[in-house]
This record gives sequence, structure tokens and C-alpha cells, in this order.
Amino acid sequence: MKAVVAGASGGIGQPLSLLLKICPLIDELSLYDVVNTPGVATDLSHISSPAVVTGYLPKDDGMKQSFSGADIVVIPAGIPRKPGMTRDDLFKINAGIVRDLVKGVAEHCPKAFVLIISNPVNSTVPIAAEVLKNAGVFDPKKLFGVTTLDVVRAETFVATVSGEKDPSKATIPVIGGHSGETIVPLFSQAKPKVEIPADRLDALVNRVQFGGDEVVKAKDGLGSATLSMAYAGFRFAEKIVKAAKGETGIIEPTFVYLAGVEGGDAIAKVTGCEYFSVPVELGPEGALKAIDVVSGANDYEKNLLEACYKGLKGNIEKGVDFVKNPPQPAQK
Ligand SMILES: NC(=O)C1=CN([C@@H]2O[C@H](COP(=O)(O)OP(=O)(O)OC[C@H]3O[C@@H](n4cnc5c(N)ncnc54)[C@H](O)[C@@H]3O)[C@@H](O)[C@H]2O)C=CC1
Ligand SMILES: O=C([O-])CC(=O)C(=O)O
Repeated sequence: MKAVVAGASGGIGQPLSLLLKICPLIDELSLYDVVNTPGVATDLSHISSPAVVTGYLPKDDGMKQSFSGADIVVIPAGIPRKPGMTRDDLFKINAGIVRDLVKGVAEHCPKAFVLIISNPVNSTVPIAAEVLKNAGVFDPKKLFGVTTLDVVRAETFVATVSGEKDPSKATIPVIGGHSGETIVPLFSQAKPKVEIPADRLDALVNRVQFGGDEVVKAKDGLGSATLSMAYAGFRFAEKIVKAAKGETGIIEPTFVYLAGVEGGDAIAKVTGCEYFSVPVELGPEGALKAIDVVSGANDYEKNLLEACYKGLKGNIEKGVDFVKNPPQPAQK
């Protein structure tokens, strides 16, 4: 099992690469970035775990060397937010970064699972899909927007209400997209059941929806969530790898192209969104089945979903349009 991290020298990339290096399911780990990968790879390579680590820069055909033969490519490349910015403000720079890296995937490892972390996820995943479509290698079962951090936050924050000592014991579907109001936690479908006092529900939902802003503010200009994101990215990547190796019964919310996943069409009809994060059952080929939790939403959650659909549709269109009608270089 060969894993690639593209953007491996960054705030997320380094701890994510560390977690992949110590994961016994990974045989080869290849780090790609525009800076510092030789150093990060050498550092990680001294850890006494089986994965063989290599690091590449763009020079000397580095992307080809790094990506060739990859089974899974995780992409946290791109700039993070500073206070006052929205995730959509990152589009200008990150759209092109994701487009070019996914072109590399299409060329060098077209059958790999592709996990997009770079923001704005609501737009970068459609960008990745359009690039793969143009190259004739799009397999919707293998393209995932990583929304696991929203799930992790929901688990953590709900424990402050439920009093559960181990927050990871909760299963909470968090659906929609990955920014502000497009993030919709369905606490009514939490397992085990949680009773949330009515006067605490708005604040809890808001904290999940704007958890990213909480970190951006606390880091005060030095970036956004990196360590919790590395944990979440690894948690999702490990599930993909376990399912690829034949483990069954693995379900995790992730942002997918609904029409390409079994059960997705019905969800697309209700949401009106081509891409949506829903709990997805994973299998050896990637997304096996999208699970409809939307129709079970209660009235409070249905209101949240209406706001989600509105914002998400525009984000998706913006991503698709970026590839279909590429921005023209400025005239001299
Ligand atoms: N999906 C999610 O839940 C989350 C997504 N993010 C997003 O992840 C992205 C990365 O965040 P950080 O690691 O904090 O940023 P960072 O700036 O610390 O690291 C980004 C890395 O990407 C590299 N990079 C830039 N252009 C590249 C290219 N063309 N090819 C390869 N590597 C390239 C940079 O050299 C840098 O090492 C941001 O867009 C951020 O918004 C952050 C947290 C959560
Ligand atoms: O908030 C950000 O910009 C980073 C992110 O996506 C998150 O922490 O959920």
C-alpha cells in the first residue's frame, strides 16, 4: 500500500505524514511538496516502522516519481485562512494548486483513492472531479472530500453536553459541505442517543459549524487547524485503506459526487446538490454506498439543511466552472 501526501511539508502535511509513517498498513510513504520534502522525509525515515519514506520536490520530475504507483493520495496542499477570511477566500490560490496536483494524479496514478483536504473543499472536490473527467479517469467511488474534522468536532463538543468521558464513543452524522452553514450536524441521529437541552442546541450546532473559525482566531494569524486535521485526515485515510484491504462495515461521512455512488441519486434529488457529505459505506473499490440520513432529519435540522443547500450549490458551481471555463491570464 503506497500512500502519497501532497503538501507534506505543511502544518497538516507533517503530522499527517507522521501518522501514516507509523501506520502498519502502509508499506510506502511518498511526500510531495514545493519545499522541504527531502528534510521531512529523512526525518520520518528514522522512525522504526515498516513504511519506506521518500520525499520529492517538483524538480527532476518529482511529481511523477512521487505519485507513480500510489494507491492513495492525500492532498493538504494550499494556503490556510487568516482571521477575517472565509474558506472561499482561499479559492483564488488553492483552486489552481488542487487542479495541478489532480492532473498529476490523472497522469501518474489514475486508479488511486484521492482525498482532498485543501480548502474550500466544497469547490476543490468538484475541481478535482472535472480534472479527472477531462482526463477520462474519473471514478466517483475514489474521490473524497475530507470532512472528518467536522465529525470529530461534533463528537468532542457533544460530550461537553452529554458528559460522556470518551467523546470518540459517539457516532454523529455531520453532513452537507465543509464551511459554516453548509456543515450540518444531525444530533437527532446520534448513537448512542443524546439529550441536548433546547437552550444549548443552537450554540452546539454553531460551534460545530464554526469550529474552524475558533482555531483560526486562537492561532491569531498563524494559520488554521493542523493537528486536529492531521488526526482527522489520518482517521479517514486509515478507514479507506482498511476497506481497500477487505475490512467490512466501515462507514464515515465524506463529501462525494452523489450520482457516482450507489444510493446517491436519491439524496441528490432531495438536496438538489451534486456533491454532498453523507455517511458512506466503504469497500475495496472505495465508496460502496451513500446512506440517506437526510430524510430522517427533524424540523430543526431541515431548516439548517435549507441554508446548507443554498450556500453549497454556489460553491460547487464555482469549482466546476473553474475547470470548464478557466480564468484567462490578465492582458498586458
Ligand atoms: N478539510 C478540512 O477539514 C481542513 C482543511 N484545511 C486546509 O488544508 C490546507 C493546508 O493547510 P495547512 O497545512 O495549515 O497549510 P500550510 O501552509 O501549513 O501547508 C500547506 C503546504 O502546501 C504546500 N504547497 C503549496 N503549493 C503546493 C503545490 N503546488 N504542490 C505541493 N505542495 C504545495 C506548501 O508548500 C505547504 O507546505 C489549507 O487549504 C486549509 O484551509 C485545514 C484544516 C481543515
Ligand atoms: O477553518 C479553516 O480554515 C480550516 C478548516 O477547514 C477547519 O478547521 O475546519
